[in-house]
Amino acid sequence: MKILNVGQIRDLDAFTIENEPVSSVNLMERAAQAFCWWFCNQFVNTRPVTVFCGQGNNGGDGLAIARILSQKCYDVRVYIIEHTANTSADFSENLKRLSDHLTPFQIRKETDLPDLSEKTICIDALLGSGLSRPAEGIMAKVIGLLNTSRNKVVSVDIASGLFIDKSNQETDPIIQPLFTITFQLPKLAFFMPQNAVFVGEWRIVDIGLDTVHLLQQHTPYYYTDSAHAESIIRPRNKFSHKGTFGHALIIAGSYGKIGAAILAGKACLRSGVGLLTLHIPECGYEIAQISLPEAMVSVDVDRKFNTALGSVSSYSSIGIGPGLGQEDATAQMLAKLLTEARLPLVIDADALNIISQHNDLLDKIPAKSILTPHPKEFQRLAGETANDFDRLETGRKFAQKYNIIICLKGAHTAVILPNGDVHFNSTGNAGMATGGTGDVLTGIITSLLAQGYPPEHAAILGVYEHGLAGDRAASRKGQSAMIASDVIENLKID
Ligand SMILES: NC(=O)C1=CN([C@@H]2O[C@H](COP(=O)(O)OP(=O)(O)OC[C@H]3O[C@@H](n4cnc5c(N)ncnc54)[C@H](OP(=O)(O)O)[C@@H]3O)[C@@H](O)[C@H]2O)[C@@H](O)CC1
Ligand SMILES: Nc1ncnc2c1ncn2[C@@H]1O[C@H](COP(=O)(O)OP(=O)(O)O)[C@@H](O)[C@H]1O
Ligand SMILES: [K+]
Repeated sequence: MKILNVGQIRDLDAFTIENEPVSSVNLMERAAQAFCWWFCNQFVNTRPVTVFCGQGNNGGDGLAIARILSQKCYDVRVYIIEHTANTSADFSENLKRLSDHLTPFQIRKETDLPDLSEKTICIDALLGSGLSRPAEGIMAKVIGLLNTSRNKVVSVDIASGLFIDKSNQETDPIIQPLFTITFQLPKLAFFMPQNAVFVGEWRIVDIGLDTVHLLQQHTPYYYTDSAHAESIIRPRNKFSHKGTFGHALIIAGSYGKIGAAILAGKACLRSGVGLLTLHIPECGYEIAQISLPEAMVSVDVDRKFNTALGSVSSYSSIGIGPGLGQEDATAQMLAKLLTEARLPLVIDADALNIISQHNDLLDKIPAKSILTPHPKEFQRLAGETANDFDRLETGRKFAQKYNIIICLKGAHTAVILPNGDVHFNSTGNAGMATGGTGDVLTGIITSLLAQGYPPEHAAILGVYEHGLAGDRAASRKGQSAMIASDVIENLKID
Protein backbone atom coordinates (compact mmCIF):
# COMPACT_ATOMS: atom_id res chain seq x y z
CA MET A 1 0.00 0.00 0.00
CA LYS A 2 1.37 3.41 -0.93
CA ILE A 3 1.93 6.27 1.49
CA LEU A 4 1.53 9.64 -0.23
CA ASN A 5 2.61 13.16 0.69
CA VAL A 6 0.17 16.02 1.28
CA GLY A 7 0.31 17.29 -2.29
CA GLN A 8 -0.31 13.83 -3.72
CA ILE A 9 -3.27 13.27 -1.38
CA ARG A 10 -4.78 16.56 -2.52
CA ASP A 11 -4.25 15.57 -6.18
CA LEU A 12 -5.80 12.15 -5.59
CA ASP A 13 -8.89 13.79 -4.04
CA ALA A 14 -9.10 16.24 -6.95
CA PHE A 15 -8.58 13.53 -9.58
CA THR A 16 -11.33 11.38 -8.05
CA ILE A 17 -13.72 14.35 -7.95
CA GLU A 18 -13.09 15.16 -11.61
CA ASN A 19 -12.87 11.69 -13.09
CA GLU A 20 -15.26 9.48 -11.18
CA PRO A 21 -16.98 11.96 -11.28
CA VAL A 22 -18.21 12.82 -7.80
CA SER A 23 -18.86 16.29 -6.40
CA SER A 24 -16.44 17.26 -3.67
CA VAL A 25 -19.29 17.59 -1.17
CA ASN A 26 -20.39 14.04 -2.00
CA LEU A 27 -16.85 12.78 -1.52
CA MET A 28 -16.91 14.50 1.86
CA GLU A 29 -20.22 12.76 2.58
CA ARG A 30 -18.60 9.42 1.74
CA ALA A 31 -15.70 10.20 4.08
CA ALA A 32 -18.14 11.13 6.86
CA GLN A 33 -20.20 7.96 6.27
CA ALA A 34 -17.04 5.84 6.40
CA PHE A 35 -16.00 7.50 9.65
CA CYS A 36 -19.47 6.98 11.16
CA TRP A 37 -19.52 3.32 10.12
CA TRP A 38 -16.39 2.79 12.24
CA PHE A 39 -17.65 5.05 15.03
CA CYS A 40 -21.03 3.33 15.40
CA ASN A 41 -19.31 -0.07 15.62
CA GLN A 42 -17.05 1.27 18.34
CA PHE A 43 -19.34 3.39 20.54
CA VAL A 44 -22.99 2.85 21.43
CA ASN A 45 -25.41 5.72 20.91
CA THR A 46 -26.03 6.18 24.62
CA ARG A 47 -22.64 7.97 24.82
CA PRO A 48 -22.91 11.75 24.24
CA VAL A 49 -20.76 13.04 21.41
CA THR A 50 -19.19 16.47 20.97
CA VAL A 51 -17.72 17.37 17.59
CA PHE A 52 -15.08 20.13 17.40
CA CYS A 53 -14.84 21.60 13.91
CA GLY A 54 -12.42 23.93 12.17
CA GLN A 55 -13.57 25.85 9.10
CA GLY A 56 -11.75 23.90 6.38
CA ASN A 57 -12.67 20.56 4.86
CA ASN A 58 -11.69 18.66 8.01
CA GLY A 59 -14.26 20.81 9.82
CA GLY A 60 -16.69 20.06 6.96
CA ASP A 61 -16.20 16.35 7.64
CA GLY A 62 -16.96 17.05 11.30
CA LEU A 63 -20.26 18.79 10.44
CA ALA A 64 -21.33 15.92 8.18
CA ILE A 65 -20.35 13.41 10.88
CA ALA A 66 -22.39 15.34 13.46
CA ARG A 67 -25.46 15.25 11.19
CA ILE A 68 -25.12 11.52 10.45
CA LEU A 69 -24.59 10.60 14.11
CA SER A 70 -27.52 12.74 15.17
CA GLN A 71 -29.69 10.90 12.60
CA LYS A 72 -28.50 7.69 14.24
CA CYS A 73 -29.86 8.98 17.56
CA TYR A 74 -26.58 9.95 19.18
CA ASP A 75 -26.81 12.97 21.49
CA VAL A 76 -24.54 15.31 19.51
CA ARG A 77 -23.18 18.81 20.19
CA VAL A 78 -21.14 20.75 17.67
CA TYR A 79 -18.60 23.48 18.35
CA ILE A 80 -17.14 25.53 15.51
CA ILE A 81 -13.84 27.24 16.20
CA GLU A 82 -13.93 30.57 14.40
CA HIS A 83 -10.28 31.03 13.59
CA THR A 84 -10.54 32.52 10.11
CA ALA A 85 -12.89 34.55 7.97
CA ASN A 86 -12.48 32.00 5.14
CA THR A 87 -14.52 28.85 5.28
CA SER A 88 -14.26 26.08 2.67
CA ALA A 89 -17.21 25.68 0.28
CA ASP A 90 -17.94 22.15 1.51
CA PHE A 91 -17.78 23.31 5.11
CA SER A 92 -20.42 25.98 4.31
CA GLU A 93 -22.61 23.46 2.48
CA ASN A 94 -22.46 21.07 5.42
CA LEU A 95 -23.25 23.89 7.82
CA LYS A 96 -26.45 24.47 5.84
CA ARG A 97 -27.26 20.74 5.83
CA LEU A 98 -26.74 20.59 9.58
CA SER A 99 -29.18 23.38 10.33
CA ASP A 100 -32.23 21.07 10.09
CA HIS A 101 -30.76 18.89 12.80
CA LEU A 102 -28.56 20.90 15.16
CA THR A 103 -27.46 24.40 16.04
CA PRO A 104 -23.70 24.61 16.45
CA PHE A 105 -22.02 26.66 19.18
CA GLN A 106 -19.28 29.11 18.22
CA ILE A 107 -15.92 29.31 19.95
CA ARG A 108 -14.12 32.62 19.44
CA LYS A 109 -12.36 33.10 22.76
CA GLU A 110 -11.22 31.02 25.72
CA THR A 111 -14.37 31.71 27.77
CA ASP A 112 -16.45 30.06 25.02
CA LEU A 113 -14.77 26.70 25.73
CA PRO A 114 -17.28 24.14 27.02
CA ASP A 115 -17.17 21.98 30.13
CA LEU A 116 -17.16 18.37 29.03
CA SER A 117 -18.93 15.63 30.93
CA GLU A 118 -16.62 12.65 31.41
CA LYS A 119 -18.71 10.27 29.34
CA THR A 120 -18.62 12.51 26.29
CA ILE A 121 -16.70 11.23 23.30
CA CYS A 122 -14.98 14.08 21.49
CA ILE A 123 -14.48 14.08 17.76
CA ASP A 124 -11.54 16.14 16.58
CA ALA A 125 -12.33 17.71 13.20
CA LEU A 126 -10.36 20.91 13.75
CA LEU A 127 -7.54 20.61 11.23
CA GLY A 128 -6.64 17.87 8.78
CA SER A 129 -4.21 17.54 5.92
CA GLY A 130 -4.48 21.28 5.20
CA LEU A 131 -2.37 22.16 8.24
CA SER A 132 0.07 24.79 7.03
CA ARG A 133 1.60 25.97 10.33
CA PRO A 134 1.52 24.98 13.97
CA ALA A 135 -1.81 25.60 15.65
CA GLU A 136 -1.97 28.77 17.74
CA GLY A 137 -4.45 31.13 19.41
CA ILE A 138 -7.92 29.78 20.07
CA MET A 139 -7.15 26.62 18.05
CA ALA A 140 -4.27 25.83 20.41
CA LYS A 141 -6.55 26.47 23.40
CA VAL A 142 -9.12 23.95 22.14
CA ILE A 143 -6.36 21.40 21.56
CA GLY A 144 -5.15 22.04 25.11
CA LEU A 145 -8.68 21.58 26.49
CA LEU A 146 -9.11 18.23 24.75
CA ASN A 147 -5.69 16.99 25.80
CA THR A 148 -6.21 17.86 29.45
CA SER A 149 -9.76 16.53 29.57
CA ARG A 150 -10.24 12.89 30.50
CA ASN A 151 -12.51 12.37 27.51
CA LYS A 152 -11.95 9.86 24.76
CA VAL A 153 -10.91 11.72 21.60
CA VAL A 154 -11.24 10.38 18.07
CA SER A 155 -9.42 12.32 15.34
CA VAL A 156 -10.83 12.63 11.86
CA ASP A 157 -8.15 11.80 9.25
CA ILE A 158 -5.23 12.99 11.39
CA ALA A 159 -4.82 14.54 14.83
CA SER A 160 -5.25 18.30 14.57
CA GLY A 161 -1.90 20.05 14.64
CA LEU A 162 0.09 17.03 13.41
CA PHE A 163 1.89 17.45 10.08
CA ILE A 164 1.30 14.57 7.69
CA ASP A 165 4.74 14.25 6.19
CA LYS A 166 7.20 16.34 8.18
CA SER A 167 8.30 16.75 11.76
CA ASN A 168 6.51 18.96 14.26
CA GLN A 169 8.39 20.91 16.90
CA GLU A 170 8.18 19.53 20.42
CA THR A 171 6.18 22.55 21.59
CA ASP A 172 3.51 22.40 18.86
CA PRO A 173 -0.06 22.02 20.15
CA ILE A 174 -1.31 18.67 18.80
CA ILE A 175 -4.34 16.57 19.73
CA GLN A 176 -3.53 13.34 21.58
CA PRO A 177 -6.33 11.05 20.41
CA LEU A 178 -7.27 7.57 21.50
CA PHE A 179 -8.03 6.74 17.84
CA THR A 180 -7.24 8.25 14.47
CA ILE A 181 -9.64 7.27 11.69
CA THR A 182 -7.83 8.11 8.51
CA PHE A 183 -9.12 8.24 4.95
CA GLN A 184 -7.99 5.70 2.37
CA LEU A 185 -4.23 5.66 3.03
CA PRO A 186 -1.95 5.62 6.06
CA LYS A 187 0.00 8.83 6.62
CA LEU A 188 3.80 9.01 6.99
CA ALA A 189 3.48 10.70 10.40
CA PHE A 190 1.84 7.54 11.82
CA PHE A 191 5.07 5.55 11.56
CA MET A 192 7.28 7.86 13.59
CA PRO A 193 7.82 6.85 17.24
CA GLN A 194 7.92 10.55 18.19
CA ASN A 195 4.25 10.79 17.14
CA ALA A 196 2.95 7.83 19.15
CA VAL A 197 0.74 9.93 21.44
CA PHE A 198 -0.50 12.05 18.53
CA VAL A 199 -1.80 9.06 16.62
CA GLY A 200 -3.15 6.57 19.15
CA GLU A 201 -4.62 3.49 17.52
CA TRP A 202 -5.19 4.18 13.86
CA ARG A 203 -7.59 2.66 11.37
CA ILE A 204 -8.02 3.23 7.66
CA VAL A 205 -11.49 3.69 6.19
CA ASP A 206 -12.01 3.37 2.45
CA ILE A 207 -13.57 6.38 0.73
CA GLY A 208 -13.21 5.11 -2.83
CA LEU A 209 -10.43 7.38 -4.11
CA ASP A 210 -9.27 6.58 -7.64
CA THR A 211 -7.15 3.41 -7.56
CA VAL A 212 -5.69 3.82 -11.06
CA HIS A 213 -4.45 7.32 -10.27
CA LEU A 214 -3.07 5.97 -7.00
CA LEU A 215 -1.11 3.29 -8.88
CA GLN A 216 0.54 5.99 -10.99
CA GLN A 217 1.85 7.99 -8.04
CA HIS A 218 5.56 7.80 -7.34
CA THR A 219 6.46 7.60 -3.70
CA PRO A 220 9.35 6.10 -1.77
CA TYR A 221 7.02 5.11 1.08
CA TYR A 222 4.99 1.91 1.33
CA TYR A 223 3.06 0.04 3.99
CA THR A 224 3.45 -3.76 3.95
CA ASP A 225 -0.09 -5.09 4.14
CA SER A 226 -0.97 -8.79 4.14
CA ALA A 227 -1.68 -8.79 0.40
CA HIS A 228 1.82 -7.55 -0.39
CA ALA A 229 3.52 -9.95 2.02
CA GLU A 230 1.54 -12.93 0.75
CA SER A 231 2.38 -12.07 -2.86
CA ILE A 232 6.07 -12.49 -2.01
CA ILE A 233 5.77 -15.99 -0.49
CA ARG A 234 6.93 -18.82 -2.75
CA PRO A 235 5.05 -22.09 -2.43
CA ARG A 236 7.17 -25.20 -1.77
CA ASN A 237 7.30 -27.39 -4.83
CA LYS A 238 6.05 -30.97 -4.37
CA PHE A 239 9.30 -32.43 -5.73
CA SER A 240 11.61 -30.16 -3.79
CA HIS A 241 14.31 -31.59 -1.51
CA LYS A 242 16.41 -30.07 1.24
CA GLY A 243 18.96 -28.86 -1.28
CA THR A 244 16.23 -26.72 -2.86
CA PHE A 245 15.99 -24.56 0.22
CA GLY A 246 19.62 -23.68 0.70
CA HIS A 247 22.22 -24.05 3.39
CA ALA A 248 22.40 -21.18 5.86
CA LEU A 249 25.32 -20.31 8.11
CA ILE A 250 24.67 -18.37 11.30
CA ILE A 251 27.67 -16.97 13.14
CA ALA A 252 26.54 -16.02 16.61
CA GLY A 253 26.95 -16.42 20.35
CA SER A 254 29.68 -15.99 22.91
CA TYR A 255 30.19 -17.23 26.47
CA GLY A 256 26.94 -16.39 28.33
CA LYS A 257 25.13 -15.59 25.07
CA ILE A 258 24.89 -18.94 23.34
CA GLY A 259 21.12 -18.53 23.65
CA ALA A 260 21.24 -15.83 20.96
CA ALA A 261 22.73 -18.33 18.52
CA ILE A 262 20.13 -20.94 19.41
CA LEU A 263 17.25 -18.49 18.95
CA ALA A 264 18.55 -17.31 15.58
CA GLY A 265 19.22 -20.89 14.49
CA LYS A 266 15.84 -22.20 15.56
CA ALA A 267 14.06 -19.30 13.83
CA CYS A 268 16.09 -20.00 10.69
CA LEU A 269 15.01 -23.66 10.67
CA ARG A 270 11.37 -22.77 11.39
CA SER A 271 11.38 -20.39 8.42
CA GLY A 272 11.96 -23.15 5.91
CA VAL A 273 15.72 -23.41 5.30
CA GLY A 274 17.03 -26.73 3.91
CA LEU A 275 20.16 -26.99 6.05
CA LEU A 276 21.61 -24.91 8.85
CA THR A 277 25.12 -24.69 10.25
CA LEU A 278 25.72 -22.72 13.42
CA HIS A 279 29.20 -21.34 13.94
CA ILE A 280 29.68 -20.90 17.68
CA PRO A 281 32.49 -20.81 20.24
CA GLU A 282 33.49 -24.12 21.73
CA CYS A 283 31.64 -23.48 25.01
CA GLY A 284 28.36 -23.66 23.09
CA TYR A 285 28.94 -27.00 21.39
CA GLU A 286 26.94 -29.27 23.67
CA ILE A 287 24.26 -26.68 24.27
CA ALA A 288 23.69 -26.38 20.53
CA GLN A 289 23.76 -30.10 19.79
CA ILE A 290 21.25 -30.80 22.53
CA SER A 291 18.89 -27.87 22.09
CA LEU A 292 18.94 -27.79 18.29
CA PRO A 293 19.61 -31.30 16.95
CA GLU A 294 18.46 -30.28 13.45
CA ALA A 295 21.43 -27.91 13.08
CA MET A 296 25.02 -28.79 12.24
CA VAL A 297 27.61 -27.12 14.42
CA SER A 298 30.89 -25.58 13.35
CA VAL A 299 33.03 -25.04 16.43
CA ASP A 300 35.35 -22.05 16.73
CA VAL A 301 38.94 -22.56 17.87
CA ASP A 302 38.25 -20.17 20.74
CA ARG A 303 36.37 -21.36 23.78
CA LYS A 304 34.40 -18.19 24.49
CA PHE A 305 34.21 -16.17 21.26
CA ASN A 306 33.89 -16.56 17.53
CA THR A 307 37.29 -15.71 16.10
CA ALA A 308 37.95 -17.68 12.92
CA LEU A 309 35.90 -19.14 10.08
CA GLY A 310 36.79 -21.74 7.51
CA SER A 311 35.71 -21.30 3.91
CA VAL A 312 32.21 -19.84 3.58
CA SER A 313 31.88 -20.27 -0.17
CA SER A 314 29.51 -23.25 0.03
CA TYR A 315 26.75 -21.49 2.00
CA SER A 316 23.68 -20.02 0.33
CA SER A 317 23.31 -17.33 2.99
CA ILE A 318 25.17 -16.07 6.04
CA GLY A 319 23.82 -14.26 9.10
CA ILE A 320 26.16 -12.79 11.68
CA GLY A 321 25.81 -10.86 14.91
CA PRO A 322 23.47 -12.12 17.64
CA GLY A 323 25.32 -12.45 20.96
CA LEU A 324 28.66 -12.18 19.14
CA GLY A 325 30.53 -9.84 21.51
CA GLN A 326 33.05 -7.30 20.26
CA GLU A 327 36.44 -8.90 20.92
CA ASP A 328 39.29 -7.79 18.66
CA ALA A 329 39.59 -11.29 17.20
CA THR A 330 35.85 -11.29 16.46
CA ALA A 331 36.19 -7.92 14.71
CA GLN A 332 39.02 -9.31 12.59
CA MET A 333 36.92 -12.35 11.69
CA LEU A 334 34.09 -10.06 10.63
CA ALA A 335 36.43 -7.88 8.52
CA LYS A 336 37.69 -11.01 6.75
CA LEU A 337 34.15 -12.26 6.17
CA LEU A 338 33.08 -8.91 4.69
CA THR A 339 36.02 -9.01 2.30
CA GLU A 340 35.59 -12.64 1.27
CA ALA A 341 31.81 -13.04 1.13
CA ARG A 342 30.40 -13.12 -2.38
CA LEU A 343 26.78 -12.93 -1.33
CA PRO A 344 24.60 -10.51 0.66
CA LEU A 345 24.94 -11.03 4.42
CA VAL A 346 22.50 -10.49 7.28
CA ILE A 347 24.30 -8.28 9.79
CA ASP A 348 22.89 -7.72 13.27
CA ALA A 349 23.66 -6.68 16.83
CA ASP A 350 27.36 -6.81 17.78
CA ALA A 351 28.40 -7.23 14.14
CA LEU A 352 26.79 -3.82 13.60
CA ASN A 353 28.46 -2.41 16.69
CA ILE A 354 31.85 -3.59 15.43
CA ILE A 355 31.22 -1.91 12.07
CA SER A 356 30.25 1.30 13.92
CA GLN A 357 33.67 1.29 15.54
CA HIS A 358 35.53 0.52 12.33
CA ASN A 359 33.98 2.81 9.74
CA ASP A 360 36.31 1.53 7.03
CA LEU A 361 34.31 -1.72 7.10
CA LEU A 362 31.22 0.02 5.73
CA ASP A 363 32.62 0.09 2.21
CA LYS A 364 33.36 -3.64 2.43
CA ILE A 365 29.78 -4.73 3.13
CA PRO A 366 28.63 -6.92 0.22
CA ALA A 367 25.98 -5.30 -2.00
CA LYS A 368 22.36 -5.83 -0.90
CA SER A 369 23.38 -7.05 2.54
CA ILE A 370 20.63 -6.67 5.13
CA LEU A 371 21.46 -4.73 8.30
CA THR A 372 18.99 -5.02 11.18
CA PRO A 373 19.77 -2.26 13.70
CA HIS A 374 17.50 -1.17 16.51
CA PRO A 375 17.45 2.64 16.92
CA LYS A 376 20.48 2.73 19.23
CA GLU A 377 22.53 0.53 16.91
CA PHE A 378 21.50 2.71 13.99
CA GLN A 379 22.60 5.82 15.86
CA ARG A 380 26.02 4.25 16.51
CA LEU A 381 26.24 3.41 12.83
CA ALA A 382 24.96 6.60 11.23
CA GLY A 383 25.24 9.24 13.98
CA GLU A 384 22.76 11.44 15.87
CA THR A 385 19.65 12.63 14.07
CA ALA A 386 17.36 15.53 14.94
CA ASN A 387 14.06 13.62 14.87
CA ASP A 388 12.46 10.47 13.48
CA PHE A 389 11.87 11.97 10.01
CA ASP A 390 15.53 12.97 9.92
CA ARG A 391 16.54 9.48 11.04
CA LEU A 392 14.55 7.95 8.21
CA GLU A 393 16.16 10.31 5.67
CA THR A 394 19.59 9.46 7.08
CA GLY A 395 18.70 5.77 6.73
CA ARG A 396 17.64 6.27 3.12
CA LYS A 397 20.87 8.05 2.22
CA PHE A 398 22.90 5.41 4.08
CA ALA A 399 21.19 2.54 2.25
CA GLN A 400 21.72 4.26 -1.11
CA LYS A 401 25.34 5.16 -0.41
CA TYR A 402 26.40 1.65 0.63
CA ASN A 403 23.95 -0.24 -1.61
CA ILE A 404 22.49 -2.10 1.36
CA ILE A 405 19.13 -2.82 2.97
CA ILE A 406 18.46 -1.46 6.44
CA CYS A 407 15.72 -2.87 8.64
CA LEU A 408 15.35 -0.05 11.14
CA LYS A 409 13.61 -1.97 13.91
CA GLY A 410 10.74 -0.64 15.98
CA ALA A 411 6.98 -0.79 16.33
CA HIS A 412 6.68 -0.22 12.56
CA THR A 413 10.07 -1.52 11.40
CA ALA A 414 11.18 0.45 8.32
CA VAL A 415 12.76 -1.73 5.65
CA ILE A 416 14.89 0.72 3.66
CA LEU A 417 15.98 -0.58 0.25
CA PRO A 418 19.12 0.33 -1.71
CA ASN A 419 17.05 2.59 -4.01
CA GLY A 420 15.81 4.57 -0.99
CA ASP A 421 12.31 3.05 -0.93
CA VAL A 422 10.93 2.45 2.55
CA HIS A 423 8.49 -0.34 3.46
CA PHE A 424 6.91 0.14 6.88
CA ASN A 425 5.83 -3.07 8.57
CA SER A 426 2.23 -3.58 9.68
CA THR A 427 2.63 -6.52 12.09
CA GLY A 428 4.07 -6.91 15.58
CA ASN A 429 3.22 -5.70 19.06
CA ALA A 430 4.78 -4.40 22.25
CA GLY A 431 5.05 -7.98 23.59
CA MET A 432 8.01 -8.28 21.21
CA ALA A 433 9.95 -5.73 23.25
CA THR A 434 11.72 -8.59 25.05
CA GLY A 435 15.25 -9.98 24.80
CA GLY A 436 15.98 -12.25 21.87
CA THR A 437 13.28 -11.22 19.41
CA GLY A 438 15.90 -9.43 17.30
CA ASP A 439 17.95 -12.65 17.13
CA VAL A 440 14.83 -14.40 15.86
CA LEU A 441 14.50 -11.83 13.06
CA THR A 442 18.10 -12.44 11.99
CA GLY A 443 17.39 -16.16 11.76
CA ILE A 444 14.24 -15.66 9.70
CA ILE A 445 15.85 -13.33 7.15
CA THR A 446 18.95 -15.55 6.84
CA SER A 447 16.63 -18.47 6.16
CA LEU A 448 14.69 -16.64 3.43
CA LEU A 449 17.93 -15.55 1.75
CA ALA A 450 19.17 -19.16 1.76
CA GLN A 451 15.96 -20.22 0.04
CA GLY A 452 16.67 -17.86 -2.82
CA TYR A 453 14.38 -14.95 -2.01
CA PRO A 454 15.89 -11.73 -3.41
CA PRO A 455 17.31 -9.66 -0.52
CA GLU A 456 14.58 -7.00 -0.80
CA HIS A 457 11.88 -9.66 -0.49
CA ALA A 458 13.73 -11.54 2.26
CA ALA A 459 13.85 -8.33 4.33
CA ILE A 460 10.25 -7.19 3.74
CA LEU A 461 8.75 -10.67 4.16
CA GLY A 462 11.03 -11.59 7.06
CA VAL A 463 10.09 -8.50 9.03
CA TYR A 464 6.39 -9.04 8.27
CA GLU A 465 6.37 -12.73 9.25
CA HIS A 466 8.39 -12.01 12.40
CA GLY A 467 5.74 -9.51 13.50
CA LEU A 468 2.90 -11.82 12.49
CA ALA A 469 4.38 -14.66 14.57
CA GLY A 470 4.66 -12.15 17.41
CA ASP A 471 0.98 -11.27 17.00
CA ARG A 472 0.00 -14.96 17.13
CA ALA A 473 2.19 -15.41 20.22
CA ALA A 474 0.55 -12.40 21.87
CA SER A 475 -2.96 -13.67 21.19
CA ARG A 476 -2.07 -17.07 22.70
CA LYS A 477 0.10 -16.01 25.63
CA GLY A 478 -0.57 -12.31 26.14
CA GLN A 479 1.97 -9.57 25.51
CA SER A 480 3.58 -9.71 28.95
CA ALA A 481 4.05 -13.47 29.12
CA MET A 482 5.33 -14.02 25.58
CA ILE A 483 9.07 -14.50 25.03
CA ALA A 484 11.25 -14.74 21.94
CA SER A 485 10.87 -18.54 21.80
CA ASP A 486 7.10 -18.07 21.47
CA VAL A 487 7.68 -15.94 18.39
CA ILE A 488 9.62 -18.86 16.87
CA GLU A 489 6.91 -21.36 17.84
CA ASN A 490 4.34 -19.26 16.02
CA LEU A 491 6.17 -18.90 12.72
CA LYS A 492 4.15 -20.15 9.77
CA ILE A 493 5.46 -18.82 6.47
CA ASP A 494 3.26 -20.36 3.80
N1 LIG B 1 -12.60 16.75 -1.17
C1 LIG B 1 -11.53 16.58 -0.43
O1 LIG B 1 -10.48 17.13 -0.73
C2 LIG B 1 -11.67 15.78 0.78
C3 LIG B 1 -11.06 16.21 1.96
N2 LIG B 1 -11.32 15.61 3.12
C4 LIG B 1 -10.97 16.25 4.39
O2 LIG B 1 -10.39 17.50 4.16
C5 LIG B 1 -9.23 17.65 4.97
C6 LIG B 1 -8.32 18.62 4.33
O3 LIG B 1 -9.05 19.79 4.22
P1 LIG B 1 -8.41 21.21 3.92
O4 LIG B 1 -7.43 21.10 2.82
O5 LIG B 1 -9.51 22.15 3.75
O6 LIG B 1 -7.61 21.47 5.22
P2 LIG B 1 -8.03 21.53 6.77
O7 LIG B 1 -6.99 20.74 7.42
O8 LIG B 1 -9.41 21.22 7.05
O9 LIG B 1 -7.87 23.06 7.20
C7 LIG B 1 -7.25 23.96 6.42
C8 LIG B 1 -7.72 25.32 6.84
O10 LIG B 1 -7.11 25.65 8.04
C9 LIG B 1 -6.17 26.70 7.87
N3 LIG B 1 -5.03 26.38 8.66
C10 LIG B 1 -3.95 25.63 8.35
N4 LIG B 1 -3.13 25.50 9.39
C11 LIG B 1 -3.73 26.17 10.41
C12 LIG B 1 -3.38 26.40 11.75
N5 LIG B 1 -2.27 25.92 12.28
N6 LIG B 1 -4.21 27.12 12.52
C13 LIG B 1 -5.33 27.59 12.00
N7 LIG B 1 -5.71 27.40 10.74
C14 LIG B 1 -4.92 26.71 9.95
C15 LIG B 1 -5.95 26.79 6.40
O11 LIG B 1 -5.80 28.11 6.06
P3 LIG B 1 -4.46 28.75 5.52
O12 LIG B 1 -3.33 27.76 5.62
O13 LIG B 1 -4.76 29.12 4.13
O14 LIG B 1 -4.30 29.89 6.44
C16 LIG B 1 -7.27 26.29 5.85
O15 LIG B 1 -8.21 27.31 5.83
C17 LIG B 1 -8.70 16.25 5.10
O16 LIG B 1 -7.86 16.09 6.21
C18 LIG B 1 -10.00 15.46 5.22
O17 LIG B 1 -10.44 15.52 6.57
C19 LIG B 1 -12.26 14.50 3.15
O18 LIG B 1 -13.53 15.06 3.32
C20 LIG B 1 -12.20 13.68 1.89
C21 LIG B 1 -12.47 14.54 0.70
N1 LIG C 1 6.54 -2.15 20.51
C1 LIG C 1 6.87 -3.00 19.53
N2 LIG C 1 6.00 -3.28 18.55
C2 LIG C 1 6.34 -4.13 17.55
N3 LIG C 1 7.54 -4.74 17.44
C3 LIG C 1 8.45 -4.49 18.38
C4 LIG C 1 8.18 -3.61 19.47
N4 LIG C 1 9.29 -3.55 20.25
C5 LIG C 1 10.20 -4.37 19.68
N5 LIG C 1 9.70 -4.92 18.56
C6 LIG C 1 10.41 -5.82 17.63
O1 LIG C 1 11.20 -6.74 18.38
C7 LIG C 1 12.52 -6.85 17.85
C8 LIG C 1 13.52 -6.41 18.92
O2 LIG C 1 14.81 -6.49 18.42
P1 LIG C 1 16.10 -6.07 19.26
O3 LIG C 1 15.89 -4.71 19.84
O4 LIG C 1 17.28 -6.29 18.40
O5 LIG C 1 16.04 -7.12 20.44
P2 LIG C 1 17.10 -8.17 20.97
O6 LIG C 1 18.46 -7.54 20.81
O7 LIG C 1 16.75 -8.34 22.42
O8 LIG C 1 16.94 -9.41 20.19
C9 LIG C 1 12.54 -5.99 16.60
O9 LIG C 1 12.28 -6.77 15.46
C10 LIG C 1 11.41 -4.99 16.82
O10 LIG C 1 10.84 -4.55 15.62
K1 LIG D 1 -8.45 16.29 12.70
